[in-house]
Amino acid sequence: MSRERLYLFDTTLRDGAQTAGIEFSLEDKIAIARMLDDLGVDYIEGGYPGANPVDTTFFESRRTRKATFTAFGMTKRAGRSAANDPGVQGLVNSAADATCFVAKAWDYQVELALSSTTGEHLEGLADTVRTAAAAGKEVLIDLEHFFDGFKANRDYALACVETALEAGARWIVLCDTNGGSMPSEIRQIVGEVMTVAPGDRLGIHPHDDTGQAVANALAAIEAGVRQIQGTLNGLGERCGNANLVTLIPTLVLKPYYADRFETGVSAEQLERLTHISRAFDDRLNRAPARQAPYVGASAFATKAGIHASALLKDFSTYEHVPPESVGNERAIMVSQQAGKSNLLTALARHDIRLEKDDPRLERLLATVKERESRGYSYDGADASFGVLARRVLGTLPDYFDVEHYRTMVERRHNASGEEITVTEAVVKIRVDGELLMSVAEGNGPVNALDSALRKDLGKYSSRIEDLELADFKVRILDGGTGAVTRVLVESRDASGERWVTIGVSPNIIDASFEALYESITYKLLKTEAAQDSTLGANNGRATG
Ligand SMILES: CC(=O)SCCNC(=O)CCNC(=O)[C@H](O)C(C)(C)COP(=O)(O)OP(=O)(O)OC[C@H]1O[C@@H](n2cnc3c(N)ncnc32)[C@H](O)[C@@H]1OP(=O)(O)O
Ligand SMILES: CC(=O)C(=O)O
Repeated sequence: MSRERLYLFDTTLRDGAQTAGIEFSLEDKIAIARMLDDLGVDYIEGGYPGANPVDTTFFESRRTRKATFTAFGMTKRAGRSAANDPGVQGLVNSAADATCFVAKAWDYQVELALSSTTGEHLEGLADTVRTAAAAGKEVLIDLEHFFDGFKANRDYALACVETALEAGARWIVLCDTNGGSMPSEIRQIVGEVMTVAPGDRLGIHPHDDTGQAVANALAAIEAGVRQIQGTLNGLGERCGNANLVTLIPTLVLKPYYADRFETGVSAEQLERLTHISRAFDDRLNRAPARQAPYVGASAFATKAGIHASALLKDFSTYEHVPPESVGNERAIMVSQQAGKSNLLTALARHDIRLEKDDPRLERLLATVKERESRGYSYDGADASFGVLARRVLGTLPDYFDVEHYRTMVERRHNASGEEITVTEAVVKIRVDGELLMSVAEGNGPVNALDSALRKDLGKYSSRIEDLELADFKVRILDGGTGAVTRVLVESRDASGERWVTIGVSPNIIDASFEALYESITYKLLKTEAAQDSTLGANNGRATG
């Protein structure tokens, strides 16, 4: 069966830039356009030339290698021709291959927001499309508020579609601007639009205000549209746009769509999806959503013991697609819900191999469950699990002992009379019988402790030189006077590996110290493995 082409249009750099709290720099835009090009989307809407200096500079040269480089803007303003409208000319004279103009498909909005008439707006739409097409641009029209407009005044909404088509627009994009439409409405209204325009000239731009932007995009495809607009990780105004990171694997991997349609994303490109989604979040300086479909850290994570047991016999028992198809990984977690199957898989991740009937496994499982009942949580702190497992199995090298530590926070006035806070930490450790004392200042007690702990690790110092703290999270469990603090520390090193360790205590400094201590211990285990060529060889000797 020959498949129809579906076109993917990314608007991360335009609608995504309208997300509260997001501000892209020029460097961000260049890097994100590269990611999207690598992913294989067909169109990259880079912003609005003329609206701000970043977007104007971005459109001074072509920023995509393969994707159609698209500029966004509004149709000409009333009272002037498109040829004399600086906004329209800003797009036409930019380095974009295509221009996407927004016009209003709801009569009420034309009258209210533009103080204009539907006749005048249709004329402006046609003039804008013709002007950009005559300048050699591929032209798209975003019909804002299309679905609400269709419900209010069907004839005017359809007239917008017909006018754009006749003027030479390549694509007419039906926008669910307020994001309130239901999939059944999208399917029905697209069906009616198909009486005046073919599906291969129609696109959909759904917003996620009812959490159904992806469902609405799929409903529109099923009804006939052949261009889908969305963003990386669902960024976008208010609740966001259709999430392309969810839509793309659905279109490529699910037989209903894969049998009928092809996209520009190959199987190899799909395998980079998880990396692209997380690299994008890194650039936005935010933690990736663990439960994101397909690409989240929990998307293929199994916590329940009985699930893990079946999963190890056949992965399809608890996975709807193979994690590697989207570049993600299977994770079998260790927790209070775990059984021995989870534990064996988690141990294998640390190159520790035990038989299922090894009595040490029972002891480790009991230790994990007992610690989780006190507030530890190993499913997000795999490095601490590796350290704990070796400790319980008796194979953790005795790198260093902490004899004593102290932190001090002092608020005082400096010589100029300004209020300042000074933080200091002292750590005494013993390495091979030798007592080492370090003192460090920091911008807070945890930072000072971290610096002091790492300042002098004796013969191990060179092995932790590239260790860095990447993130630090504190959670108070059970509020009230008996509260317990859980600290998660994320560390990284020059190899690019990141690992998470945990500390739990009624005292936040103690909990932080434990997590820092385990991070260093994990790093020493890691470097030992590298020195011994494999951690497995090391464990084999130790646990054998
Ligand atoms: C649904 C969407 O997401 S559409 C995308 C919206 N995105 C953005 O607006 C982001 C970038 N926008 C901007 O930076 C600014 O709005 C600019 C630079 C483009 C324009 O700024 P300003 O000139 O100050 O206009 P302002 O932001 O107040 O927008 C209102 C103007 O746009 C006009 N307008 C709005 N939509 C349209 C349209 N589809 N066609 C023609 N004119 C329009 C209004 O009539 C009004 O014109 P007026 O200033 O002559 O009265
Ligand atoms: C154009 C656009 O972003 C919208 O209507 O939602």
